[in-house]
Amino acid sequence: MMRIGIIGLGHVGSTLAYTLCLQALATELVLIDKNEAKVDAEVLELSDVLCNLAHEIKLIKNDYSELETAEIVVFCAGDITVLETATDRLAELRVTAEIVRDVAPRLKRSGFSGLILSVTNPCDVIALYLANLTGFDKQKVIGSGTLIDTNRLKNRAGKTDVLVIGEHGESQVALHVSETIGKLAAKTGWEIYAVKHHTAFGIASSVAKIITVLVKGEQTILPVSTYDQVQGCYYSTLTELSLPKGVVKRVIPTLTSQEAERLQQSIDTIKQNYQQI
Ligand SMILES: NC(=O)c1ccc[n+]([C@@H]2O[C@H](COP(=O)([O-])OP(=O)(O)OC[C@H]3O[C@@H](n4cnc5c(N)ncnc54)[C@H](O)[C@@H]3O)[C@@H](O)[C@H]2O)c1
Repeated sequence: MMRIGIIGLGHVGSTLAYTLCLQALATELVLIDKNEAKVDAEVLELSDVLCNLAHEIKLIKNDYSELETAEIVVFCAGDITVLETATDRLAELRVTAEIVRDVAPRLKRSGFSGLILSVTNPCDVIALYLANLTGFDKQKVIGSGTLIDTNRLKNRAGKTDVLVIGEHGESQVALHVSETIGKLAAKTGWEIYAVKHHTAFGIASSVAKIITVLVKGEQTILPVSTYDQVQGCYYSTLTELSLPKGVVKRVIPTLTSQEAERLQQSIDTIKQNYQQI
């Protein structure tokens, strides 16, 4: 039995639900969105998907109380249309922080005690805000972080021994590549957004990868956003995860003095952004 909840069934949440169905990563999905009609439509379409699959998955609609027995909840509620008219880079934060204020008490009241995977942007800031407002153990609240940025960098650099740490955002730190390639990779998300007006496949498969590691008990180390007690904020570094513990081990890779300086600047950016809530 593996019950996974998804809060926010927009581009990201619905693509993730589809991915989890195809990969049989859950036996039960609890699907939640403030737009009830959207949940109804997604459940209808996912039911059609399940007819083609050899496994069964129970789909549960819009009921926070059903999260009490969930092992994992993915938080991907938001409003991607904000980016159409954004005048500053914190425009999305104002909207998503408000959504956290709505969702956190509901999640707390549900009795949920599993692991949260937080995707909503700005990813590192929202992960901390969600952890603070729910009061959940920060080892059990994980941001999807720079796994997606690392994948984008692999594709841009044409090699696999690369890594992105720090903020899931402009201040991210690309390792083992030239600064030019690092900057190009960081722009990839915006290039996709400029045409599609959202991104979903890359992040949904990254979250599915994190869930695979958790569900199958793989000891794979991933660049995800986790809490650093000394810095008092979330940012990405190599992290080993497990269920139900959450963070098993965080590892900061060996950095040159210049890379260490850039990582500290990235951490400072995340902290300053948190202060804007
Ligand atoms: N971390 C990453 O790498 C990454 C990648 C892509 C997108 N994102 C972020 O994920 C978020 C979602 O993106 P999207 O394209 O799916 O957005 P979207 O606008 O398509 O969908 C958001 C969904 O959240 C729902 N929602 C809003 N407020 C809610 C609430 N209070 N309770 C329940 N549901 C609520 C909306 O009804 C909508 O269906 C955004 O913040 C986006 O920036 C993060």
